[in-house]
Amino acid sequence: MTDVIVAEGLRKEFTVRVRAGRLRREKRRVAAVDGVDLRVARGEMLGYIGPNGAGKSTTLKMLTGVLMPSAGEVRVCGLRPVAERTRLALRIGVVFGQRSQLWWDLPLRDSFALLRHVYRVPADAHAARLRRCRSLLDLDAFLDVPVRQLSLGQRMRGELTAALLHGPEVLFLDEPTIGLDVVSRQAVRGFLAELGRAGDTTLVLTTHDLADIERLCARLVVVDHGRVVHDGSIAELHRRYGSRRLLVADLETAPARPPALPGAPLERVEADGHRLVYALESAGVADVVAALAGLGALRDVSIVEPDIEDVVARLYRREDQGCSITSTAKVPGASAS
Ligand SMILES: Nc1ncnc2c1ncn2[C@@H]1O[C@H](COP(=O)(O)OP(=O)(O)OP(=O)(O)O)[C@@H](O)[C@H]1O
Repeated sequence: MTDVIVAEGLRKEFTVRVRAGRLRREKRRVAAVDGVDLRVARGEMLGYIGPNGAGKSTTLKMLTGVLMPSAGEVRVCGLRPVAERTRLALRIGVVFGQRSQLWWDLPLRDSFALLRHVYRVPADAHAARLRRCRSLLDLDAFLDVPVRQLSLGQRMRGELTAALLHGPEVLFLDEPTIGLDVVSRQAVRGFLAELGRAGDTTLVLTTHDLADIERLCARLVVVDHGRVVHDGSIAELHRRYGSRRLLVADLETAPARPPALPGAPLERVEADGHRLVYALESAGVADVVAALAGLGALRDVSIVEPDIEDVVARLYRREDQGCSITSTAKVPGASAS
């Protein structure tokens, strides 16, 4: 498979003013992105996550040619994003929540027609893509409404359509579901999942909503302080950070003392001792259930899969506490200039 995105040692520094004494402020260079290596294969769906200020948007801006890297190499579709920005624009689609590519005073339908001319898309290809978006994103009810009158969810569905009408190879999405109501969020997620299944569009998505990632992305890159701290599947993330499945057993009679089970440490006891929660480390479900059945009647047994929110929160905390070999020092009192 060819890589449509290749970044090596990607770095972006900004000048910020930091307090140096009671009244004095001095300029200092800080790295918002600090040596990111990234390869994304054609058709991949990549989730790019990290805490606030981790460098996600800055990275996306360098990949899309909005910002010039301070150092490192980057190619998207084989092109240098800043130097070949116009050519790149024909091959990528970009949805940045805070910026719009729609004409504010025009109905959505007219923006789509204008974009066909901007990108010089053949009429039949444009019509086919628009038809697909209209049906998958349920656009028809508001196609004739001026963009400024659309709700956030409606506008986001319009933005997605606008980003796809020229048939981009790579779609960059910065927080595509932020602030959307349940219906719009589902429409956007369903649409992106469909796009992923079709397999011809590479998708890079930043989000704080981990349900987006679970639903859409086979691969997850976690960044913090401008560096990649995890690159792999969600299952690998759980393995690496010690997430455990839990076995929850409800018993007719509370045992005097919950049994210690090899390979399944007791996590907690609930419901006045009637509910025992064990972490499944090396023990199998059958062994634990067999051991608990020996205690008396088992009313119910359930398995709780590890929660990605928990593991990511733990990962961010570790980075904050400087546990990771990759975390960098923050500049105290820094403010952007
Ligand atoms: N133009 C700028 N000038 C100075 N500093 C900047 C500039 N743009 C971003 N930064 C800083 O770079 C760091 C990374 O910012 P970035 O917006 O990439 O983070 P992010 O991961 O997208 O955060 P969020 O999740 O809050 O959107 C932050 O500390 C931010 O303050």
